[in-house]
Amino acid sequence: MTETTPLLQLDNIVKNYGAIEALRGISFDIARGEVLALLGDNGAGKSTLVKIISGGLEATSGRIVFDGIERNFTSPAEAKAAGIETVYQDLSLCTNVDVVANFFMGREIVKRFLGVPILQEREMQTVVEKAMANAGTRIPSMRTNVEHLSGGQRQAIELNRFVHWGGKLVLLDEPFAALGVEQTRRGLDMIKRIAAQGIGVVIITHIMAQAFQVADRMVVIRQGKVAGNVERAKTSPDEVVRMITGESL
Ligand SMILES: Nc1ncnc2c1ncn2[C@@H]1O[C@H](COP(=O)(O)OP(=O)(O)OP(=O)(O)O)[C@@H](O)[C@H]1O
Repeated sequence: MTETTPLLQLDNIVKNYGAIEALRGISFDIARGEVLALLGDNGAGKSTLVKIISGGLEATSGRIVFDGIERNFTSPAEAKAAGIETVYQDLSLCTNVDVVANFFMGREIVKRFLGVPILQEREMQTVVEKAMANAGTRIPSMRTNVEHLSGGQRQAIELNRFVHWGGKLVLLDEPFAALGVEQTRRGLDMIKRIAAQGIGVVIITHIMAQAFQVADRMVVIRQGKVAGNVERAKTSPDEVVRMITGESL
């Protein structure tokens, strides 16, 4: 795989829900290290597309090539194993356990002593502290239950966990809808940092200012089709709004 091979290639993706044609032939690429904003009006097909990319739904037809390999994920677990994950508004953390437990969920470090498996709590905590420090995330104690943390801190844990376990493409569906101004700013910074490591980021947002603040490229979906695919530097919020609404340019 060369560095120039797209991270993800979508080729003519179609999705029908019974008689409803939600996606009518979607094609575009995402490069490594690229932040792509997926924009479109309500019902345009954004969530459907994100679910197809991350294994939550199967396309009716079309081809998905991820990391140079044609893939047909049949579950989110399969996509996750390949390095694709979605972070939804309703976060996927377990709130009644601490940061370390969430970070390692299903991947705990266990050593056997006289045949008895013993969880390596200290070692795990050190790993999490390092990962958080590297990402510039400040959380007072890794032993705090997640229910006591802010929305922004929870999001940071999820993103750090994704990066730590070798994630390659992260999909964020309205990631800042429940966050305040300062937390949103930190979230946007974190997206940029993640992308700088070569990870692909897809962000769905209705807030044009956020899209222009963070994305390298804007893909507009309108009535299940790509209505625009433009570099941020070569477009404007007005032009993107016109693509979303279908007004002539
Ligand atoms: N499970 C479903 N069954 C039937 N139709 C669906 C289903 N999910 C979505 N649709 C339809 O598919 C189309 C695309 O919906 P989708 O949720 O992907 O749009 P969206 O761009 O994410 O919208 P929003 O911004 O409102 O979340 C819409 O016409 C929607 O009504």
